[in-house]
Amino acid sequence: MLFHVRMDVRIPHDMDPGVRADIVAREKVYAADLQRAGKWPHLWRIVGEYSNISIFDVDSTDELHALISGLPLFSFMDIKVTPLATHPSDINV
Ligand SMILES: O=C(O)C[C@H]1C=CC(=O)O1
Repeated sequence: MLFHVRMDVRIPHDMDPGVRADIVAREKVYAADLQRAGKWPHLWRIVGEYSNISIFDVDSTDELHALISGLPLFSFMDIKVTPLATHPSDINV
């Protein structure tokens, strides 16, 4: 099951720089692990924003929720999930 996920990062400006660096470093490792596992096949930066557009490939909505809520930055992001279905005009399907 494919999901389009938009994440807008909203880290408080007054967060301790060391704490921020630690969370961002852990986020990077977490994201890399999920990409290697094939669960997060696309990760794109939105130009000019501290936001990303991602595609997740998971077995269930429960799995997606578990993966997203496990993000170290989860508490500091606004996240919008859009489920994707096959388009009838897609010649690749
Ligand atoms: O920077 C972001 O877009 C937020 C998040 C997503 C992957 C990652 O490493 O950080």
